[in-house]
Amino acid sequence: MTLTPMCPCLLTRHSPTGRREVLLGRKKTGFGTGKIVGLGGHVEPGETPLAATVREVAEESGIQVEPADLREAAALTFLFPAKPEWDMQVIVFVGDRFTGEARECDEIAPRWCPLDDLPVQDMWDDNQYWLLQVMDGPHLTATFEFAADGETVETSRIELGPTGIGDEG
Ligand SMILES: Nc1ncnc2c1[nH]c(=O)n2[C@H]1C[C@H](O)[C@@H](COP(=O)(O)OP(=O)(O)OP(=O)(O)O)O1
Repeated sequence: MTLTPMCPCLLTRHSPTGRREVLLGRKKTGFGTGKIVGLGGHVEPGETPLAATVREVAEESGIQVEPADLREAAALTFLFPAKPEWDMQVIVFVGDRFTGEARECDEIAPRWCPLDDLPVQDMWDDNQYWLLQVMDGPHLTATFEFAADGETVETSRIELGPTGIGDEG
Protein backbone atom coordinates (compact mmCIF):
# COMPACT_ATOMS: atom_id res chain seq x y z
CA MET A 1 0.00 0.00 0.00
CA THR A 2 1.44 3.40 -0.98
CA LEU A 3 0.23 6.35 1.04
CA THR A 4 0.86 9.84 -0.30
CA PRO A 5 2.16 12.03 2.56
CA MET A 6 0.18 15.24 2.97
CA CYS A 7 0.14 18.01 5.59
CA PRO A 8 -2.92 20.21 6.05
CA CYS A 9 -2.52 23.09 8.49
CA LEU A 10 -5.24 24.67 10.64
CA LEU A 11 -4.39 28.21 11.73
CA THR A 12 -6.83 29.94 14.04
CA ARG A 13 -7.57 33.50 15.12
CA HIS A 14 -10.33 35.44 16.83
CA SER A 15 -12.45 37.79 14.73
CA PRO A 16 -13.04 41.38 15.93
CA THR A 17 -16.32 40.14 17.45
CA GLY A 18 -14.48 37.41 19.36
CA ARG A 19 -15.54 34.50 17.18
CA ARG A 20 -12.88 31.81 16.74
CA GLU A 21 -12.03 31.23 13.08
CA VAL A 22 -9.89 28.73 11.17
CA LEU A 23 -8.07 29.47 7.92
CA LEU A 24 -9.32 27.16 5.18
CA GLY A 25 -9.36 27.61 1.42
CA ARG A 26 -11.32 26.60 -1.66
CA LYS A 27 -9.15 24.52 -3.98
CA LYS A 28 -9.00 25.97 -7.49
CA THR A 29 -6.92 23.26 -9.15
CA GLY A 30 -5.86 19.60 -8.86
CA PHE A 31 -7.09 16.91 -6.50
CA GLY A 32 -10.26 17.96 -4.69
CA THR A 33 -10.92 21.04 -6.87
CA GLY A 34 -13.89 22.95 -5.43
CA LYS A 35 -13.51 21.52 -1.93
CA ILE A 36 -12.71 23.63 1.10
CA VAL A 37 -9.59 22.26 2.79
CA GLY A 38 -6.88 23.20 5.22
CA LEU A 39 -3.95 24.98 3.60
CA GLY A 40 -1.19 22.51 2.87
CA GLY A 41 -0.16 19.86 0.41
CA HIS A 42 2.37 17.20 -0.41
CA VAL A 43 5.37 16.43 1.74
CA GLU A 44 8.29 16.40 -0.68
CA PRO A 45 10.93 13.64 -0.51
CA GLY A 46 13.44 14.38 2.25
CA GLU A 47 11.19 17.00 3.81
CA THR A 48 9.62 16.65 7.27
CA PRO A 49 5.85 17.12 7.53
CA LEU A 50 6.50 20.19 9.70
CA ALA A 51 8.81 21.81 7.12
CA ALA A 52 6.34 20.97 4.35
CA THR A 53 3.53 22.63 6.31
CA VAL A 54 5.48 25.85 6.82
CA ARG A 55 6.40 25.91 3.11
CA GLU A 56 2.89 25.12 1.84
CA VAL A 57 1.20 27.72 4.06
CA ALA A 58 3.59 30.38 2.76
CA GLU A 59 3.17 29.29 -0.87
CA GLU A 60 -0.61 29.09 -0.74
CA SER A 61 -1.44 32.12 1.42
CA GLY A 62 1.65 34.27 1.92
CA ILE A 63 1.33 33.70 5.67
CA GLN A 64 4.56 33.05 7.54
CA VAL A 65 4.52 30.64 10.44
CA GLU A 66 7.44 29.48 12.55
CA PRO A 67 7.87 25.71 12.98
CA ALA A 68 7.97 26.16 16.77
CA ASP A 69 4.51 27.76 16.65
CA LEU A 70 2.87 24.66 15.15
CA ARG A 71 1.67 21.63 17.07
CA GLU A 72 1.11 18.23 15.50
CA ALA A 73 -2.54 17.55 16.22
CA ALA A 74 -3.37 14.42 14.24
CA ALA A 75 -2.05 11.58 12.11
CA LEU A 76 -4.80 10.48 9.75
CA THR A 77 -4.91 7.74 7.15
CA PHE A 78 -7.38 8.09 4.28
CA LEU A 79 -8.05 4.89 2.36
CA PHE A 80 -9.93 4.68 -0.93
CA PRO A 81 -10.33 0.95 -1.72
CA ALA A 82 -11.92 1.81 -5.07
CA LYS A 83 -9.13 4.31 -5.93
CA PRO A 84 -5.99 3.25 -4.04
CA GLU A 85 -3.94 5.88 -5.86
CA TRP A 86 -5.79 8.41 -3.68
CA ASP A 87 -4.65 6.81 -0.39
CA MET A 88 -3.00 9.35 1.93
CA GLN A 89 -1.12 9.65 5.20
CA VAL A 90 -1.97 13.07 6.58
CA ILE A 91 -0.22 14.89 9.41
CA VAL A 92 -2.32 17.81 10.65
CA PHE A 93 -0.66 20.79 12.32
CA VAL A 94 -2.48 23.53 14.24
CA GLY A 95 -1.34 26.93 15.43
CA ASP A 96 -2.46 30.44 16.29
CA ARG A 97 0.77 32.44 15.90
CA PHE A 98 1.68 33.66 12.43
CA THR A 99 2.40 36.82 10.48
CA GLY A 100 0.89 38.26 7.32
CA GLU A 101 -2.53 38.47 5.71
CA ALA A 102 -3.89 35.54 3.69
CA ARG A 103 -3.99 36.20 -0.06
CA GLU A 104 -5.34 34.14 -2.93
CA CYS A 105 -3.05 32.23 -5.29
CA ASP A 106 -3.53 30.10 -8.42
CA GLU A 107 -4.13 26.95 -6.32
CA ILE A 108 -6.42 28.05 -3.55
CA ALA A 109 -8.62 30.89 -2.33
CA PRO A 110 -8.07 31.16 1.45
CA ARG A 111 -10.86 32.28 3.74
CA TRP A 112 -11.38 32.52 7.48
CA CYS A 113 -14.26 30.32 8.59
CA PRO A 114 -15.97 30.46 12.01
CA LEU A 115 -15.34 27.23 13.90
CA ASP A 116 -18.99 27.16 14.96
CA ASP A 117 -20.21 27.44 11.35
CA LEU A 118 -17.84 25.45 9.15
CA PRO A 119 -18.74 25.02 5.46
CA VAL A 120 -19.03 21.26 5.99
CA GLN A 121 -21.07 20.70 2.85
CA ASP A 122 -18.02 21.75 0.78
CA MET A 123 -15.42 19.94 2.88
CA TRP A 124 -14.15 16.36 2.74
CA ASP A 125 -16.60 14.09 4.59
CA ASP A 126 -13.94 12.96 7.09
CA ASN A 127 -13.56 16.48 8.54
CA GLN A 128 -16.78 16.14 10.53
CA TYR A 129 -15.16 13.33 12.56
CA TRP A 130 -11.92 15.00 13.57
CA LEU A 131 -11.46 18.69 12.77
CA LEU A 132 -13.05 20.24 15.85
CA GLN A 133 -11.63 17.51 18.09
CA VAL A 134 -8.04 18.30 17.18
CA MET A 135 -8.19 22.06 17.65
CA ASP A 136 -7.72 21.85 21.41
CA GLY A 137 -7.81 18.15 22.19
CA PRO A 138 -5.07 15.55 22.56
CA HIS A 139 -3.26 14.19 19.53
CA LEU A 140 -5.54 12.06 17.42
CA THR A 141 -4.70 9.03 15.33
CA ALA A 142 -7.41 7.79 12.99
CA THR A 143 -8.10 5.87 9.81
CA PHE A 144 -10.96 6.68 7.46
CA GLU A 145 -12.07 4.38 4.67
CA PHE A 146 -14.06 5.95 1.85
CA ALA A 147 -16.91 4.32 -0.08
CA ALA A 148 -16.66 3.58 -3.80
CA ASP A 149 -17.93 7.10 -4.59
CA GLY A 150 -14.63 8.47 -3.25
CA GLU A 151 -16.63 11.03 -1.25
CA THR A 152 -18.37 9.34 1.66
CA VAL A 153 -16.63 7.98 4.74
CA GLU A 154 -17.71 4.36 5.07
CA THR A 155 -15.77 3.40 8.19
CA SER A 156 -13.72 5.35 10.69
CA ARG A 157 -11.40 4.07 13.36
CA ILE A 158 -10.37 6.69 15.89
CA GLU A 159 -7.91 6.28 18.72
CA LEU A 160 -6.61 9.01 20.97
CA GLY A 161 -3.00 9.35 22.03
CA PRO A 162 0.34 10.64 20.84
CA THR A 163 2.16 8.80 18.08
CA GLY A 164 5.11 11.04 17.19
CA ILE A 165 4.66 9.95 13.58
CA GLY A 166 5.15 13.50 12.29
CA ASP A 167 8.66 13.66 13.69
CA GLU A 168 9.97 10.96 11.42
CA GLY A 169 10.13 12.97 8.20
N1 LIG B 1 -9.94 13.69 2.82
C1 LIG B 1 -9.34 14.83 3.19
N2 LIG B 1 -9.63 15.38 4.36
C2 LIG B 1 -9.03 16.52 4.75
N3 LIG B 1 -8.10 17.18 4.03
C3 LIG B 1 -7.78 16.64 2.87
C4 LIG B 1 -8.37 15.47 2.39
N4 LIG B 1 -7.84 15.19 1.19
C5 LIG B 1 -6.94 16.16 0.92
O1 LIG B 1 -6.23 16.28 -0.11
N5 LIG B 1 -6.91 17.03 1.95
C6 LIG B 1 -6.08 18.22 2.05
C7 LIG B 1 -4.62 17.94 2.17
C8 LIG B 1 -4.02 19.19 1.62
O2 LIG B 1 -3.96 20.16 2.63
C9 LIG B 1 -4.99 19.61 0.56
C10 LIG B 1 -4.64 19.10 -0.81
O3 LIG B 1 -3.37 19.56 -1.15
P1 LIG B 1 -2.91 19.66 -2.68
O4 LIG B 1 -3.28 21.00 -3.18
O5 LIG B 1 -3.42 18.49 -3.45
O6 LIG B 1 -1.38 19.54 -2.51
P2 LIG B 1 -0.26 20.41 -3.25
O7 LIG B 1 1.06 19.80 -2.88
O8 LIG B 1 -0.46 21.86 -2.90
O9 LIG B 1 -0.67 20.17 -4.71
P3 LIG B 1 0.18 20.21 -5.99
O10 LIG B 1 1.04 21.44 -5.90
O11 LIG B 1 0.96 18.94 -6.00
O12 LIG B 1 -0.88 20.29 -7.06
O13 LIG B 1 -6.24 19.04 0.92
